[in-house]
Amino acid sequence: MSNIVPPALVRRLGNLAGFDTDAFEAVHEQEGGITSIRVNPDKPQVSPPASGDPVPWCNTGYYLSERPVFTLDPLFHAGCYYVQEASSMFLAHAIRELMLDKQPLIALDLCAAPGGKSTLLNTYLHPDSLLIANELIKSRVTVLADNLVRWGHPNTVVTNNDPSAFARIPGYVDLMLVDAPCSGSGMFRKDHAAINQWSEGAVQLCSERQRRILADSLPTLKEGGVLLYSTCSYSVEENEEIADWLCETQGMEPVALSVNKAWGIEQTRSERHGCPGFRFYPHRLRGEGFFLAAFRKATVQPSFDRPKSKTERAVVPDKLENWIAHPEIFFSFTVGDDIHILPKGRENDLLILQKMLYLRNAGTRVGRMAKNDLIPAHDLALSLVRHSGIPSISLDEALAQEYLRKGTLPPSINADNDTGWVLATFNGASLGWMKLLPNRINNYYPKEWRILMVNG
Ligand SMILES: C[S@@+](CC[C@H](N)C(=O)[O-])C[C@H]1O[C@@H](n2cnc3c(N)ncnc32)[C@H](O)[C@@H]1O
Repeated sequence: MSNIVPPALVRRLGNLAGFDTDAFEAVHEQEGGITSIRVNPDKPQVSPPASGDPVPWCNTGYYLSERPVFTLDPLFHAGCYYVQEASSMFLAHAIRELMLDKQPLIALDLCAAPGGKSTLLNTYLHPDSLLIANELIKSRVTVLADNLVRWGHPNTVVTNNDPSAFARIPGYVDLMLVDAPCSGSGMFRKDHAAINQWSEGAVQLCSERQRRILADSLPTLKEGGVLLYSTCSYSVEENEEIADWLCETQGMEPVALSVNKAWGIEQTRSERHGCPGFRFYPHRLRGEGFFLAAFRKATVQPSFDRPKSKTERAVVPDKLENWIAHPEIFFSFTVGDDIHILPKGRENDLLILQKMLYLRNAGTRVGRMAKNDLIPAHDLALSLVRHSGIPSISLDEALAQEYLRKGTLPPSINADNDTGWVLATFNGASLGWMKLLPNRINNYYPKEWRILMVNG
């Protein structure tokens, strides 16, 4: 019997198809975890993936042979990749299988922090989609917003609401991801604290909370819209039983996905409605425990009264044309003194979301005007909409780390004695702003982002 995995969990799983108690326990006894990253295809590419094995179900995912100190890698801070557990990258396969990448959607990631799946959605959804990344817990919204700023997509809104708030906008979203808080058994290999917190009672409580989250928020999914439900739990109560409950009480019908058998993913069927579910067991594949199932809303879903005519928002001011690559495809709005931009066509969506929800961030924060000049926001430095003609200074690794510590940069890197705003870059990726002065360089890396640790 394993000293690591709770016996009560193994007893419950022992009867499930594809489960192998000895192999499951053995894999939990092994030292050393799996490290995987998902690259941002819209930013300069990183060197490690070139040497890493690809994740079979996600074409931007790679296993690394060792775990580098990510904090010291400037490309990590530039949003060139996200460190993500490999099984959860299966979401990319689900998006493609269901052809959710073929047309612009309004997508809601309901339980989004720290942003692993939101950044994946940014990459895999149609580029004109609008992503609403929501997180209930206030202290976790900051990391979510920061990770999405690093990823750089302009068509994203970050909200901080209870799931029930989305019932105020019934029939609004085309796609909903509920990556639900769960008992966390799938993470036992990575998170030993989760083992001590696990109990059959906790599984029950999680299952009840999952139903509450879904019931409270599902009115916002339009008729025919897709729900992707996932957990990092092995428990049937949090997975297949939720699938049956969704069919019985929430008007959802199951949706099948085809997967390559060689990947080692166990396909299950829920007991009462035969809903297909995908179980990831660490003894069967290179990844942690994970579950995903897909559904479509099969019932009539009344919608709310949308604003009738397209609200005209301000065009992007001329002053910004040297800062934004295609100002003509955006509209601008202000939050306090800050100018933000969102793609044109999303004016009404912004209005709806501003009225109904608490917005933590919306679109790309470009900066604020001081007299006639823009003080550029850090968000713009990391954004994919930034103008390619903005001057930059390329830093070597040591200087890039110094920049990320918000340290002092030697005036000698300004060989041409230029003045004004420039990007600090590393291997072609933008890290943030510097302001060149005649004898000095001011480092504008946000102080709350600066790296403090030398080895961690
Ligand atoms: C599994 S994590 C999400 C991970 C995230 N999707 C990712 O891939 O990075 C679940 C999230 O649900 C949030 N949460 C906790 N209780 C919740 C509740 N009652 N309703 C909605 N979300 C909740 C947690 O704060 C946590 O951020």
